[in-house]
Amino acid sequence: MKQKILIVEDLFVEANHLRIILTRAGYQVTGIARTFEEARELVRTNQPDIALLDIMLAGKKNGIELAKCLNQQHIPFIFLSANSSEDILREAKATRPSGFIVKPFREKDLLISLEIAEYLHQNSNDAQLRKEAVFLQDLKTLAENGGEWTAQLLGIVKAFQRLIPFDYVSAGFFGKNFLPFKGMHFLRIGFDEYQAMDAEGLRMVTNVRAAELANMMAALPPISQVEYYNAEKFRKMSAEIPLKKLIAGKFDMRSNLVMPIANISIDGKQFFFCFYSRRPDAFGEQDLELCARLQPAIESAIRKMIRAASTSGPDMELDHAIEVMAGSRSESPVFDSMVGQSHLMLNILDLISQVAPSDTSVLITGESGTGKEHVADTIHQLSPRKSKPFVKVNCAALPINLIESELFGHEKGAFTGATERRIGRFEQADGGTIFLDEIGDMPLEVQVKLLRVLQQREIERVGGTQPIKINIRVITATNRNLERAIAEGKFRLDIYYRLNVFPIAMPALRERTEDIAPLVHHFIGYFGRKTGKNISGISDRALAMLMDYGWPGNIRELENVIERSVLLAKGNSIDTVYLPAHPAVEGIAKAGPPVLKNIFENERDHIISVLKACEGRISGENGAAKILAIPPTTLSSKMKKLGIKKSIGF
Ligand SMILES: Nc1ncnc2c1ncn2[C@@H]1O[C@H](COP(=O)(O)OP(=O)(O)OP(=O)(O)O)[C@@H](O)[C@H]1O
Repeated sequence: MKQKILIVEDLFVEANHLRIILTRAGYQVTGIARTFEEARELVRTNQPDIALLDIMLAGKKNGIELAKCLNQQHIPFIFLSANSSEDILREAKATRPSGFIVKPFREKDLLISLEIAEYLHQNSNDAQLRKEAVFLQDLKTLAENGGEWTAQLLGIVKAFQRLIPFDYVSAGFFGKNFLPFKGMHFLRIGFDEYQAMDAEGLRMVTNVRAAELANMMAALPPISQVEYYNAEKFRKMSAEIPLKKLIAGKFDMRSNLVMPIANISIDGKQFFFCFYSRRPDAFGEQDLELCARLQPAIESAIRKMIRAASTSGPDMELDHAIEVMAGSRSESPVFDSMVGQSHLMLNILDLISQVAPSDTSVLITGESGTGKEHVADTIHQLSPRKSKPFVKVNCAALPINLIESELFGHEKGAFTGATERRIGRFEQADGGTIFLDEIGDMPLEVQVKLLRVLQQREIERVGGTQPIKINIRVITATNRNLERAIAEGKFRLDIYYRLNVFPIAMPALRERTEDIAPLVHHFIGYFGRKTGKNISGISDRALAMLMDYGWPGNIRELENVIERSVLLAKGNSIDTVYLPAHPAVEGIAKAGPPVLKNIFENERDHIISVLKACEGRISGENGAAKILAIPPTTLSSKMKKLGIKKSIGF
């Protein structure tokens, strides 16, 4: 049965055009609203399944205001918009629409967007319900097990992490005389690791006087309802509340969600959770609803916790004001191979742990070498499919004439040369996960077949006559801008939406420089073991050079640099690092776009840097040819071809 659609559009001609398209496609148009108020009324009376929303409406309130109401009622919506300012678009995006169509649009795109919105809505609802069920179960277990106050608070905080994206949280009663139920602050320092601070700990870390901090605590305004503050709103709010200003400044926080727990207070001070994030737009309307839904369960769990802590003795003080409270990372040993604790990386780990248990398709985007394949592999390892195959296909590397047979297989005699039946990659991945790397390079003809796999989970071998059912999870990756490829007609919008159910955008290494040092140590350990060299560390000077570099090739480039440096290290520490002799050495502007080199420039830079490291020696034990793993004669001819003269002085 086709869905009921509400059109919210103030221009009659456009609204009517939409109505005609939708009715022709078999949808039921339940009404056309020109203003926020009319739309609210039609939502109430007609209960549409989905709404098409123009951002600009007649009257005072716009489509973004309406989107917030629709979110409260779990009605999915698609924005229709002509050119809007960046601020408006950012605001619209924060309401998490199920689609976004820019006017003028093609009829085909509108219909696909509607179909996908329905699919996404169903999928995200299911995923959210699963996460909430896990949270409620965790809460119940915590409350039943009882125990020491700080440990119980940490338990709740950790359970929250799956639902609310935060980097810092204050939890409990704040003010004087709340022992044993004192408020605590938890700074996230690892995937499942928190630095716990009581008031004294926070005072030490922030370096303020005790009296000053006490005044800040006392000046916290009373809070009666759940509220969130993103970006500018957060900046303004925290400028007026000294404690928030202190936390924002010290820990670089940019948004905040405050959740008071109703009916739990001591001396008029309410119990609350105050979540902070380093992302400026981390919180939204959906968090308000989530908090409202969870309130009763949290209230009941905290009552039990208070009761348990009151009977478990007065010794509620932390041994230390600051304590690192590690979670059981063993829950996810697979994450051990994911090095990096920056908030950007922790966010990626959260996304991985959220999506891994389901069969949801994932699209991983990011520059080359940022770890897309590593993430895909980790998702598979953490999924119930982990004992089944993980099949990787690089769509860019497959010859165009073989790609179909490679992916879908072929029957004997399907074409000249097909002497045997061949099982394709999709079938090989049956029961497991297929990882389609460089999906943006998949030819359009093959994309049509992929759509069938995504829609019906079935394939047909080349030359075959019977569809074959397969049970696979699809993870894709690209370092291309797929939106641009769609606009150029090179990538299908319907496939994009199906693959993009759960997007993961990998940050470039230059955006998370705090991860460079841990990665360096990780790779030193790895290559030290591999080469049998006993390298224990890296000099400050060499590390500073690595921190200063722009890393256009991201983690892969760093890995290569460390491999080379380990090989060439003279003692048991790395004192010299061999960075490309390209302008990159002088420093790609850290936040700027990477300098893209062609393959010959890359090869030339690489050879020059190895020659430099070998002080110009080509052959022999310490020569460049040995390190490059090619014969000295090949190296000499490559040098000639690439114009590398020994006279340039190594
Ligand atoms: N978080 C991490 N911790 C440790 N090693 C990592 C991490 N991320 C990536 N790597 C390593 O960096 C290298 C490059 O990663 P990967 O191949 O996953 O990147 P990619 O984005 O898929 O690259 P491309 O776009 O070129 O295919 C790999 O050797 C991988 O093991």
